[in-house]
Amino acid sequence: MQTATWPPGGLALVPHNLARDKCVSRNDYKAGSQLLSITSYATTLLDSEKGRRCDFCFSLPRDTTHLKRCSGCGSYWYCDEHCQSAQWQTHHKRVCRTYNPFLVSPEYQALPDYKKLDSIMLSHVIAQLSLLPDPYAFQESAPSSLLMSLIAGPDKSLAPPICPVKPIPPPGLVQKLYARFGNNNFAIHSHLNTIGHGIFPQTSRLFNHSCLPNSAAKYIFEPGAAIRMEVVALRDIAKGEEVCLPYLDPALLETREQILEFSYGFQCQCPTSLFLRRIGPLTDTPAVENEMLKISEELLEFVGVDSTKALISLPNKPLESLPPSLYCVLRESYMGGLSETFSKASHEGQYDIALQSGDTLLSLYLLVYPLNYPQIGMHCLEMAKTIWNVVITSTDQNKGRVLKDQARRYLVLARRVLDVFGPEGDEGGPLQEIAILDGLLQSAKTRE
Ligand SMILES: C[S@@+](CC[C@H](N)C(=O)[O-])C[C@H]1O[C@@H](n2cnc3c(N)ncnc32)[C@H](O)[C@@H]1O
Repeated sequence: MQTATWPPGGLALVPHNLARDKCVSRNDYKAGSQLLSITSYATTLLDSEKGRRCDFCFSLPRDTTHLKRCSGCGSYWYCDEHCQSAQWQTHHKRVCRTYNPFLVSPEYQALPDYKKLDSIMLSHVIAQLSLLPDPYAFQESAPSSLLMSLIAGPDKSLAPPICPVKPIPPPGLVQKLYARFGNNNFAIHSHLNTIGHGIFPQTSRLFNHSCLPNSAAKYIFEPGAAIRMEVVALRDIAKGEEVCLPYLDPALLETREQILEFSYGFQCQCPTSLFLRRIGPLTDTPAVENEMLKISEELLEFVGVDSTKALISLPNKPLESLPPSLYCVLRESYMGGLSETFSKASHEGQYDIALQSGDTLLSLYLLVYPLNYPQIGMHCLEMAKTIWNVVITSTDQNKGRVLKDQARRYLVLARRVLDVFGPEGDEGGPLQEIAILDGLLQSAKTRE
């Protein structure tokens, strides 16, 4: 049984024919509304972030020498005594002594990287449960009991070894928890870059997956506070509508079905998944450069991205209306190739190539991502930055004026999309970059 605040205010859980329950909205929500704000139950930093940011609140200090290292194990870093004490009380006091010997043990060393992360997260959860007033006894209505009530994933593999914790957990508990890990483990990101993983049982219990989601999760780091996840409406959501999150990147058009089946045990029934299943294996992209160019032009025209004209708003073409001649653009290698060409060309100053591949990439994003998906806004910002680089290297005043207008238009679009998602993670980030570039464009205009 849950407390009166469960599910939170504007959300309700109702039965679903395939997924046990689904979360529906009790109200009409506007795009950008916050639907849920919840603190993490357990988190783990990626190895690459260890010693760069606080292990408790994930905040990034201005100077890493300001981080305080645990004097016991020397393997956890904190903003200050407050963060250190919070994590000590939550789980660290149970693993501080055993952590380093465990990390060098052959059984831990033999694990693949993703299982190493699971092993540490599982160790944190077990240590946390060992510190309950009655160790390992789940209290009804507590996040720990919600965690155990989650649907177990289809992966029946053995739980990885965990860092020794006393008192020893009861037999079967680690395995039972691990069965709920694969499909309830969130990648925590800052400006969309993954920096760690976290368990948020309330979010897991509430939201089903859609490859065309109407909401997305973002993360808030506040010095001294546990990491918070906020679920944001990407578009207007009507009262009674199901609220869904993406469990994976919707752009994984060729592999997402397999991943969902393998890791979560279901087939997505969203319109884009039904469409992809109906059209079957995708045709190859042409090997000849001219043919590729034609495909790119056809895609731009179909989606309605015409870089020679003012792009006032972002078109929203349903994937299901794609003509068969363009099915080949849905190959993951096509998006990967475009993305590589765009970043290489903008980096190396081959601006014509960058802008052409960037517009094609934008068309593809608009086709495969739902409305206001942050990746679309990030790409519009990258386009604006690329055009600005052309402006500052150009000596032709007329061309410069046209380009500045074009950059401004991309910035407007970037802001429109990213304002819906709002800021996440570390200070700075895309919204701040938009403000800076906007300032540069304004002052360039006054100089004209
Ligand atoms: C994180 S839980 C979501 C909450 C779940 N509906 C519940 O009642 O606890 C994930 C599990 O829900 C089910 N699920 C989520 N999205 C689904 C979907 N689109 N279609 C079918 N089942 C889904 C799968 O069993 C999946 O492993």
